[in-house]
Amino acid sequence: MTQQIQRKLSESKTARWSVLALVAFTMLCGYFITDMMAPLQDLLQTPVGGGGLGWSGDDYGKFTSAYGWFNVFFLMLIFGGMILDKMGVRFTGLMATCIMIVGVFIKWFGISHNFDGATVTILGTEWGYTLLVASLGYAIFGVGVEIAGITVSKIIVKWFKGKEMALAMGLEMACARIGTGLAIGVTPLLCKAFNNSISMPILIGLILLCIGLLSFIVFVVMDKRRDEELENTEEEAEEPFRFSDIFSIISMKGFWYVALLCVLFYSAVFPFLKYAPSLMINKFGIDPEWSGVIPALLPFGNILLTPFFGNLYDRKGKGATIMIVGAIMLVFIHFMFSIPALNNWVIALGLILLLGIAFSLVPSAMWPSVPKIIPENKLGTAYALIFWVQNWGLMGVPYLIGKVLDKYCITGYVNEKPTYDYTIPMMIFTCFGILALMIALLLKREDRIKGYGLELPNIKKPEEEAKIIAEEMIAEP
Ligand SMILES: NCCCC[C@H](N)C(=O)NCC(=O)O
Repeated sequence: MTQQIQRKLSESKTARWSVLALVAFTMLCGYFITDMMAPLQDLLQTPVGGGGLGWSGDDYGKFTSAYGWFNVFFLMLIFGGMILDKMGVRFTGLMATCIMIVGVFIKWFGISHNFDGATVTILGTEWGYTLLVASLGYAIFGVGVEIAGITVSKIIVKWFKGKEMALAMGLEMACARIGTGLAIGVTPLLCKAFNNSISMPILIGLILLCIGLLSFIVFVVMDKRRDEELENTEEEAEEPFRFSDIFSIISMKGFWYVALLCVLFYSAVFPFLKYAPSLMINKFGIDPEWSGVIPALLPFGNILLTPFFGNLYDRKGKGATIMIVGAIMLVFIHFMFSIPALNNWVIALGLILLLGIAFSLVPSAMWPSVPKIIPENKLGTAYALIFWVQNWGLMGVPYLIGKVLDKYCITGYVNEKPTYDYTIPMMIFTCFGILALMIALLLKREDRIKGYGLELPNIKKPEEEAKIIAEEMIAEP
């Protein structure tokens, strides 16, 4: 049996790290497109005559919240998780990447046409066709990128379980953050290079995503080979997914603590990033063209730190404590951002760097903790349910901030564009941080009660591994 295990492709270091690089690149492309409109908020709000689209803050909020529409209301993420557990990572990953491509194409089509300024009223709200079509495209894309996210988490568990799992998840997130960093930092420059075109960067994103699809196809070939090798070994045999699994997952307190921590923590980071360039312009007086540079340092900081903390968790444990420290930092950072007198760009720089640390701590410990709470055959569904809860925040919070900005925060107009005071939005983000901290403390308590092992290292010592193999051999006649 030991010989059989050694022959497995998953035992080859080169193979598993190559797999990680392939799927992480696909996610990089996805994250690039997810966040690329953030630094263009100012241009999107510029009147049509001035080269923009004439959107309001509310319009920008609506567009940004479209990301979660189908995931939340049509339960697409939950179906995605079920498809993942039934059909496997290869089919689901390919499906998700194709959905992303279709979504970006529709978004590009919407942004690059003005539909003669026509509008339509939906549920009492007026939508310009450009806004509506672009938002629909973004909503479809949101389904694809979220399903791709849970698929990649399951791929990492499949290839790295009992090995460098948290490090691998950290590295995958680091690649995703490169996508976010490029989106925030480079998109305004691309836009400028193409004569202030908003649609050109989207088209470039679309081409990048097609390369991401090719990368995923190479993974599919490797994964198929690995499964063929394993065909006659009993090691991977697992119970199939059953519909009742959903109920067993949602009846676990530990699951809810992770899901709530996820929605609260991420609601204070990703939606914040969508408004961060505008915060830099309005509070710290930074030139719009460079408004993405300081926020872009956040994801770039994550690139080194997320794998670092992931590796720490793998070797030393302390997962629940790491999440608590990250949540405390988040509260401090957003509270400092909300103080009007602190408006020097150096403070913005320092706080964003600190946020980079907080936003490395929590994800690097939270995602690898899920397999300690949920059995592997239910993991796809569990990640999907967590992402579903999280999507309420990713959808609702940008919408809320857009509304709050237009209703309570306008301080004047420059060139027909509103200027904003960001105190209230930053207080809202601080409240999410406080709630996240409370949930992180409850999760640590639950871990002590249930013994999930969140404070224990992920990497099993060779003696432990040998014990598991010996137990398997005894169990086998
Ligand atoms: N701006 C990208 C949003 C991705 C959300 C996704 N559900 C997620 O949480 N992924 C893990 C991560 O830390 O990026």
